Amino acid sequence: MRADIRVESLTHQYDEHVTALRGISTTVRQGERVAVIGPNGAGKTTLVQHFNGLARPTSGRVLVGDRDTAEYPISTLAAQVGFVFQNPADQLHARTVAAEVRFGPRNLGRSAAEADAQVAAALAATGLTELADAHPYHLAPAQRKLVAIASVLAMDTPVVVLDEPTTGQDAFALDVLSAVLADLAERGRTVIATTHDMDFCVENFDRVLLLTDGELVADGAPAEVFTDTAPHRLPQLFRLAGELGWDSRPTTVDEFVTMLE
Ligand SMILES: Nc1ncnc2c1ncn2[C@@H]1O[C@H](COP(=O)(O)OP(=O)(O)OP(=O)(O)O)[C@@H](O)[C@H]1O
Repeated sequence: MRADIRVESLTHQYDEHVTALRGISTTVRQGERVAVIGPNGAGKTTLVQHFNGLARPTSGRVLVGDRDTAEYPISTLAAQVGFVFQNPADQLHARTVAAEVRFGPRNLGRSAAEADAQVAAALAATGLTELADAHPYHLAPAQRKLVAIASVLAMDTPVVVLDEPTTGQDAFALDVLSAVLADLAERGRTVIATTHDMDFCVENFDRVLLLTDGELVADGAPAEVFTDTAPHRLPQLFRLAGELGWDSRPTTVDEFVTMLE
């Protein structure tokens, strides 16, 4: 099923003093890879929490496919939109890695055999197969984050949202994460991630939404959003290309090397 996400004039007010989103409108089409960036408190987490009902509009609408999220519980929306929390402690609850990863597919009504296959695939994709019997809380923080990612992958949702997936990750886990995102894209899944890591952003995403103070101030390809006059830090590859006087902007190291030759 296609699960385009349509955001229409979305406003979110936490209380009378805090308006986190101010009239956001945008559409994310099935299969897109979208990064949401912006300064602390810009509203990134609040925006993506609307995609599976973790946050509800104060005004405006969010539709996933033909469903208005305001009319469905999180349990229904979760079958369409998997959500990896910024802090694994908000998500993990089981006593073993395998049980944790199995919870999602079983909860969605998959058979035991289907769930077993999805757990095996998710553990393999995140490099956790050997740790299937470990307790999630005995793992290193980077591995715990991978467990949180695996438990969403196992649900095999058309859309996967990751809130700050690079925070606290080591180089190995970042490579695993990039491979997971590439595989999701190859299988036509939508991938949306909030991030402060501009290098991760250009290397893994085709489209960037820039939020500032609850407003969507830029929406385009990385080369359009990361201009030399942009207020945020530029990705290293873009800075290097700029210093070399190049007009185009490589988004991966491979592209950079090819352009050097
Ligand atoms: N549960 C809450 N109650 C009240 N205000 C909140 C709550 N959650 C977030 N806010 C406020 O809403 C605004 C947007 O927060 P949000 O976490 O969405 O921003 P963000 O861009 O994800 O920030 P960060 O990069 O720091 O994670 C901020 O002013 C924040 O303090």
